[in-house]
Amino acid sequence: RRNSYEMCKETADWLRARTAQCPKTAIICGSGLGGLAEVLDNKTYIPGHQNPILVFGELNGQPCVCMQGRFHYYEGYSVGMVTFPIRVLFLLGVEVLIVTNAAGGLNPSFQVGDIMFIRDHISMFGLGGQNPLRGPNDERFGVRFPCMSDAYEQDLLSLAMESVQELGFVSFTREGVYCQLAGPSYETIAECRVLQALGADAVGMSTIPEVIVARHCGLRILGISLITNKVMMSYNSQEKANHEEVLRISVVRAEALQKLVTCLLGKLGESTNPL
Ligand SMILES: O=P(O)(O)O[C@H]1O[C@H](CO)[C@@H](O)[C@H]1O
Ligand code: HPA
Repeated sequence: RRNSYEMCKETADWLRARTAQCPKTAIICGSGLGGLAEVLDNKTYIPGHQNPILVFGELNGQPCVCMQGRFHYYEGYSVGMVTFPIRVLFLLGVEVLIVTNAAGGLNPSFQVGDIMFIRDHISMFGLGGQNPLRGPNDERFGVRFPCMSDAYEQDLLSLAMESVQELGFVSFTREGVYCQLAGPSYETIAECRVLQALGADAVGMSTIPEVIVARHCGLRILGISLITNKVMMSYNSQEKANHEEVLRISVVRAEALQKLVTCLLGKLGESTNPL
């Protein structure tokens, strides 16, 4: 199994031999958000033999590691491979995971360019029986039946909201429920209507398997979706979902997101360092 303890440990040891940095925070950069890694100080780039690239460094004085890109299920990777980096990060000593993505807005009050903190998720995979923790449980990672109702940590969300206020980002910040479909095709209009009726505020093609595996091994999680488009809800709409537009909007908001994460890391440092 790709995300077995032995394979994850081997990769974590391999990484330890290449950097002396010991990050406590990891950031997964969603589509168009890889630039987040560029603002780190004292960077060490570690290209994988496949995508993604790991960038170790410091942000606001705090050691952290950014994953530029991620493995997607729609690319043909197994859920084991999609979640393998999370377990490696855990074995490296990471405690906080900031997971970002580009997502389509289902909530009619959302605007393109909004930042949505993920309050909860709906896993269409999970509901359909495809959970990344399926199979033998390895207690060295976590318990057989992990709780998910508290997957997105309230304390982290509060620190993030403080940062939003200080930065003056309130007008384009939201909270909501993220829903993941397999992709790579975007949703039909009827599918979007179903997802909205189910209580989802945003839809994408990533993140949830990573969050489940991260929660299983006890990481503290903050989820951030960037609303890059509004999904189609009407047959009269002329708009069409396209990835170029998703990337364009991500890049427009990348700087705000960098500032947000930088501010948050400072606060995390203050909250965990003894005075
Ligand atoms: O979730 P991330 O990887 O940020 O990207 C989102 O944007 C892509 C589709 O435009 C898909 O990969 C979807 O999941
Ligand atoms: N649907 C699914 N994934 C996405 C979207 C969307 O509208 N936008 C960005 N990622």
